[in-house]
Amino acid sequence: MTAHPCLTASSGSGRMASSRLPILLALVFSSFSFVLPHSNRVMWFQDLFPPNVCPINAKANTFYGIMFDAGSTGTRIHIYTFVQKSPESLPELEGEIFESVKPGLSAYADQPEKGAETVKRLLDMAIDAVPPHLWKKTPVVLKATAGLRLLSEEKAQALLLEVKEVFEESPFLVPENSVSIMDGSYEGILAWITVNFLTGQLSGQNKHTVGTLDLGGASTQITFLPRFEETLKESPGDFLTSFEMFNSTYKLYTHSYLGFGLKAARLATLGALNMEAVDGQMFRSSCLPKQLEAEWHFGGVKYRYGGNKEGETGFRPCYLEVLKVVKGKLHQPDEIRGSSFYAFSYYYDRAVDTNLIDYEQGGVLEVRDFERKAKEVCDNMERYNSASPFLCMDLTYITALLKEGFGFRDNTLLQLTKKVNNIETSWTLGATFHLLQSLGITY
Ligand SMILES: O=c1[nH]cnc2c1ncn2[C@@H]1O[C@H](COP(=O)(O)OP(=O)(O)O)[C@@H](O)[C@H]1O
Ligand SMILES: [Ca+2]
Repeated sequence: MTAHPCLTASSGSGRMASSRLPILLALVFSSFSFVLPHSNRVMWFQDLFPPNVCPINAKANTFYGIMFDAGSTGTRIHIYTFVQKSPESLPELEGEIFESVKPGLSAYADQPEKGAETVKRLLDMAIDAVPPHLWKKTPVVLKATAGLRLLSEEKAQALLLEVKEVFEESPFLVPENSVSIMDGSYEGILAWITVNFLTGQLSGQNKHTVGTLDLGGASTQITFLPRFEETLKESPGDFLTSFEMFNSTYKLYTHSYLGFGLKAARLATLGALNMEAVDGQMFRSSCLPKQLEAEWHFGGVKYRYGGNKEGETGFRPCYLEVLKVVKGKLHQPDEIRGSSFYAFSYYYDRAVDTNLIDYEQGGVLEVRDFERKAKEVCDNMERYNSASPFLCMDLTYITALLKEGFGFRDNTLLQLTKKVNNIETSWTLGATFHLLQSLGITY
């Protein structure tokens, strides 16, 4: 009996998603989020797919790219599969395997080897996912974001060095500068490339690109393609960047605000951000349940926090507290007031947590929906006490960031998305295109 071609490819770990295969296949694959025992690993799919649709079987024209996102709250691996149908055509994105671990690298600031081990465990998935004969041709890159930007240079470099060693011991292609802290403006641009690529706005004639909002743990990004001359004139010079991708040049408005991610904003609201000695000190806020007293670890530091035992709690006092964190701190481009934006990361997560949107489907919200929900949660904290104690603060911060920070209108539309065509909306896809382009592998 001839072996099923799928048997020549190893598989089974991670979440495989495909942007082009029928939805049914994508659903089957995206539901596989655990590593199967070796003996079972090749068995589960062979009866499901005829040989010609084996989705993870590497054909001669298949190639891969491995991109790590070392975020402030977690480390994630994205293994992308591309197919080049003919030498003349551009390669197409076939699918993605995604997996993540928590906490992020910055939590290992004093144990860099342990931090690198978390990367190694994720990289082992790539060894299973990429066929051995393509290992040497498959680039692996890690880009760290705000978590590492906030560490001391020495601690961040120690972590990056350990990760580099893990890469060099792997069978993959390790390009120069494969492990680095990414510049914040690239984070925004690359996420914008991802979303606009996945929504089909970077190909064809009618390019109606969409702006993107990313709310991470430690930093937040806003990116869009300005349509009005005034935006170009009125924006600070370092908010405008020209970027070349897919044979086009885009002049984008983008900025990454360090310290304005959701978790950093919690610390700022509590008055604990950038504090030298926080050991033992109690930080209180009207955005937290009155009787609460607890501890929280972020970026390798332990914080004690609690509610206003005697004083006020609820939306109004909370909004005033949070306002101090954002008011007058961000540039407000006029042009965005009336536009709609794609929003992901913690915008998405908090909207899911409060049933504003469905986890799988995402959805469209107005800015005022976040405000309505913030009021509901903050003014009824006892009803929400099984959820995170920070839910009121987080929703209030998101409201203040959108309205008072960026200057969006109450009725500005936000398209909340986690995946487009089953591919994660993350800067990592844009970064992989950029990587493959710079290595001369594609585009
Ligand atoms: O691949 C992804 N797809 C969708 N959301 C992601 C992905 N990677 C990270 N996130 C989201 O990013 C947020 C965490 O931000 P992160 O840890 O990247 O902080 P940072 O960007 O400030 O370093 C969470 O809301 C998490 O769900
Ligand atoms: Ca991020």
